[in-house]
Amino acid sequence: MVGYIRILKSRSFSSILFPIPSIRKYSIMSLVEKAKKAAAYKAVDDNFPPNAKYIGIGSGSTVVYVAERIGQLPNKDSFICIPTGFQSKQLIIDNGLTLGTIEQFPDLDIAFDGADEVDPKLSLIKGGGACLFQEKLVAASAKKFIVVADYRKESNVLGKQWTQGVPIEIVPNSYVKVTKDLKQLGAKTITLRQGGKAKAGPVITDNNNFLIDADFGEIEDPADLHNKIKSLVGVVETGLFIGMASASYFGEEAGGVKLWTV
Ligand SMILES: O=C(CO)[C@H](O)[C@H](O)COP(=O)(O)O
Repeated sequence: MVGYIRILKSRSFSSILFPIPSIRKYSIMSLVEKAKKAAAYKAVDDNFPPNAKYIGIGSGSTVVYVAERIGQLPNKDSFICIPTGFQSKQLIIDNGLTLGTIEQFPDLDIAFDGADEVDPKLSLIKGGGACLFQEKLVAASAKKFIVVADYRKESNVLGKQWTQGVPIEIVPNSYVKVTKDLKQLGAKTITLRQGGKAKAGPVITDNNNFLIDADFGEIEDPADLHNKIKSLVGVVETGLFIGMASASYFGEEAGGVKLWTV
């Protein structure tokens, strides 16, 4: 949306139009950003276990505020944070937190992560940032898994809001076969995710794999779809997270934070 500022020149009363392309965009963005921050701060304040030793830190733009809040804790030297990928590792370091690996610490007290879409049973679509495998490994290793998101992620049925498709991490040389198999499973569109301007060719995950986005429309039975995709040769993991989250915090457009639990 392009806006214009009209400058009136007093002498001639003629006017000049200057484009202000981003005013509207900035105001929308700051609402979303505020929502992300509110959700993340409340999720940490409500759930961070006082004597926690091992914390999973997810990936994406909302988790930035989770790491920021955890980095403000006075006892931040008394626990270890386990990342879900490269960006997550940097967040841990940048916030002065102690970094560990999932191989060293496979039993986590709690994990926080974002999501691309959340339904009322707290089934999730994740992987918009291409980190789904390590995200699922960390979430599955945690006693409690908490989601942080903004209002755009709330959904009554998965596939309704996140229309670019279910992210699926695959072994690179299997992409032709997996593409054919996903068609058989009923995918409407199947896209090998590309690096865009930043890279000619496909996105390479933190695990050196490819990513497919497969659009199945509205997903009535996410667990069934996950099981079917997961059983295909070449599939490492799907971005469908079923029965893993215990709470989801949504920063709302009007301010405030909404909580869904199961
Ligand atoms: O799954 C993810 C990355 O693979 C992210 O958690 C998900 O994409 C949400 O990101 P954001 O908080 O930026 O909306």
